[in-house]
Amino acid sequence: MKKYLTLENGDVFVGEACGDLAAEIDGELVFTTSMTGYQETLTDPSYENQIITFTYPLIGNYGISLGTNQSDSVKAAAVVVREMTDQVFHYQSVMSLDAFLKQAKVPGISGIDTRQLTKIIRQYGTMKASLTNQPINQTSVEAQSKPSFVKSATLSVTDDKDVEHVVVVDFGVKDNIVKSLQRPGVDVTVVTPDSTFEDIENLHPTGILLSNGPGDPQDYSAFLPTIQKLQDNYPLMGICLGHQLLALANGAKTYKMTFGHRGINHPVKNLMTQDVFITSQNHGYAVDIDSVKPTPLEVTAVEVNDKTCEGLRYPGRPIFSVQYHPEAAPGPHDATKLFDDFIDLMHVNGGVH
Ligand SMILES: NC(=O)CC[C@H](N)C(=O)O
Repeated sequence: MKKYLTLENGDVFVGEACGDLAAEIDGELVFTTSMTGYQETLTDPSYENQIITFTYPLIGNYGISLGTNQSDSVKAAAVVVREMTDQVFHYQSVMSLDAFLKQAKVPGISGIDTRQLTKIIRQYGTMKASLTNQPINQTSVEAQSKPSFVKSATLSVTDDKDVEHVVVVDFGVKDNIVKSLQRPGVDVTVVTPDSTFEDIENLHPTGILLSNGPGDPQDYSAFLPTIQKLQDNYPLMGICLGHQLLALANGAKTYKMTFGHRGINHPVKNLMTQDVFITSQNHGYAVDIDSVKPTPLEVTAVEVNDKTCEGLRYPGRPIFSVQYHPEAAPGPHDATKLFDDFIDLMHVNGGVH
């Protein structure tokens, strides 16, 4: 069965339908260069409303395994691949990627020249696109990743004074961020982003983590006053969207990048130590590095290739953020130490019980 991928600039790609055959979808067309980790990528809530092109030419060969999802279901809108195989070779695999997409009612298109498509996205930038069963003249919809503020349950609450207690503000958190924090002596509570400062204060946190999430950080302006109060009272760590929101809450600016960073081998230079490490990334917006200067924040890291802002800290306070994903799901583990650093900061700070 044929499927049509129509881009905002008028280009049309014709391929074979995979995943949910009937479904038609509009979304924001992006590409990721990750060679592995398709299951984590597809279930990462940051990809909501996005059509993901995998530049790696063969996707699906190790299947789908239990415990690998980063949220309760597939969050990406659709999948574009060169080849999707259902010949699965992995002892933990429980189903093929195609079956996984069908179950989630998410459509895909295969047989696409993803190298050519990626070159177009790199030149024109991230675009709207439609995936349809019949040819169409042009994409008609306003398709942009928007925050949806999914409600999440509070996972655990403690009031033990010997235990650090991280409250994660969930803008679309990946499971591996929560797992990366969980360890003996640390409790984690996940709260919805519409929680007030008082709601969070009542949980007696010793630290706050602002999570990753979908869409344009400027759409989250309603949360900035809460972040301002949180940063005055608690150690704080921001990841990806959380990093962008920390910047906005302190008066810096964000902007939409031409085609973003999505992949698992983005080199980042720590400006304090000059160390370079390889990171997992998934973002289409960035903090304007020049806008940080007049704020109380300081830039701590940059992407080596394009020199965009990758890290911030608040000198004199136990507050820092990173644009990349230290929880590495998928991706290299170079930066997982940041979770230890955050917990150490809470120990040193003594929290605010
Ligand atoms: N992974 C994320 O948190 C992404 C943040 C934001 N939605 C962006 O695309 O820049």
